Amino acid sequence: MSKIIVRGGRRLSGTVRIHGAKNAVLPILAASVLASEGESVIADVPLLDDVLTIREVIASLGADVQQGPETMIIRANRLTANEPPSELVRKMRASILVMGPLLARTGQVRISLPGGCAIGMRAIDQHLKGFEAMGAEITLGQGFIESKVNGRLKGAKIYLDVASVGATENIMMAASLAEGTTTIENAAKEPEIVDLANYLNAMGAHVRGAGTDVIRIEGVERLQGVRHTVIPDRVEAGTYMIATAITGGDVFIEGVIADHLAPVISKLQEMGVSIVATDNGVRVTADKPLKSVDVKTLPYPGFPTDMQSQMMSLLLVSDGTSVVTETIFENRFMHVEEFAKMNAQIKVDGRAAIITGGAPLSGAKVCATDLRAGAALICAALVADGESEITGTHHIDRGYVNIAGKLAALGAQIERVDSAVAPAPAAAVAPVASQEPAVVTVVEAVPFKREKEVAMMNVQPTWA
Ligand SMILES: CC(=O)N[C@H]1[C@@H](OP(=O)(O)OP(=O)(O)OC[C@H]2O[C@@H](n3ccc(=O)[nH]c3=O)[C@H](O)[C@@H]2O)O[C@H](CO)[C@@H](O)[C@@H]1O
Ligand SMILES: C=C(OP(=O)(O)O)C(=O)O
Repeated sequence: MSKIIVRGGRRLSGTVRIHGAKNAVLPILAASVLASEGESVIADVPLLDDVLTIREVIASLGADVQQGPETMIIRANRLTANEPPSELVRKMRASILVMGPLLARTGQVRISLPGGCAIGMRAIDQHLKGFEAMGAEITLGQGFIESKVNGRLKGAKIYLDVASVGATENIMMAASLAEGTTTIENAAKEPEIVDLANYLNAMGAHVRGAGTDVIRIEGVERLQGVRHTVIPDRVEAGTYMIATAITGGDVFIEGVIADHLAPVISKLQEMGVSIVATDNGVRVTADKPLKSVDVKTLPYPGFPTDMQSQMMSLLLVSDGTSVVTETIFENRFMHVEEFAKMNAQIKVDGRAAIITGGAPLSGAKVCATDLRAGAALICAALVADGESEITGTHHIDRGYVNIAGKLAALGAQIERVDSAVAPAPAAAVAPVASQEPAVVTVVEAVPFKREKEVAMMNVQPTWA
């Protein structure tokens, strides 16, 4: 079992470079299978576990995928399958994003229900509603979905009941190869949607309005591979902002687009953190006591749910009482119980958590119950008295490249201890031919542990 060990009390300083965004690269790699000509060269690819999983998913469909340092090259000219292996699909939520591209490209798809962090029910009804409106027939089986369409998908007007990021992306990708015009109303507006639209448009698609709540897609007959650089990861950047603020540090966060983090930056400034944006990043300095603030998660441009738990860690060390309201996912307070082991004073009432700041945190053995919970526990451990041990690192590896190494470079006392794993199978993906030594990443040979997460996904929302 791997764990991250942190000794609290060190102030962070220096510069940290932000990787490409997980939530942008996953739909972009899924969209790469839409290209029936040429090759896609995707740059600034963070080599995270989720990215390696989607790489295997698209390779399983017959695409040729080569991987270099922070680059993936995909040739999807000939797809040979439309049923990605369920053991890959069930590893993460984002694997459902190949459904739209496959349906549009091959007219048929069979896919398992996706997995991912147990932060809520995470329905996919809006994805399916969109495909149905475009003429696809959908059959739900025991744990899988089958869908087919006679000929091409047809453009349609689709109103999303919730501004779902994944549904917007899936429908946008499918509509790019559909016959006629598709309109998505109440579309999600996240920067990752805009990045996907830019990639699709470079491939030859006609997507207009991405970043607003109405997106229009005029379908085209074919798309071709192109070069695209992924936007920086706003959640990774936000996490380092919190880590800096919680330690009273002074760190330059390089590569982040400050506009993408406007709500997080506003809240940190309200708390008394100094944030100065420059052309290529933001400087975060925290040199005075922090004030408590209330935070409510909302779709973009509201405060991101993916920053809620990290923000909560900062509120633990602020003066006064704060209320954090989670409106996106009904089970995203699992970190509260873990924070409590560190002496945090938090009460949960439905979808609100009431935090009494200022109680000194003490080091403890805690478990990352999901990806961002893991990051939040690391942040809290950076200021806790004594040593903390954070297990559940497989969650953290889904979204952060070398978080322990990056924090250690900023002065934190942190190390990762990896237990020996069984020899991994040979890489299913060829290394890219380049001057640089190619990185051949092998598929992780760690047992697949999802029983607990699946069970938790079936719980009823507490605030439905
Ligand atoms: C890979 C990726 O990009 N993941 C992000 C994406 O997840 P994801 O795309 O899964 O999130 P959605 O925006 O779809 O989900 C938001 C809410 O809508 C609900 N819903 C969604 C789809 C649907 O068909 N029906 C439905 O009811 C979900 O249960 C959830 O309560 O956006 C989330 C919200 O910003 C982020 O936390 C995730 O990090
Ligand atoms: C919830 C997240 O990701 P996913 O949708 O991939 O589970 C996240 O990035 O915090």
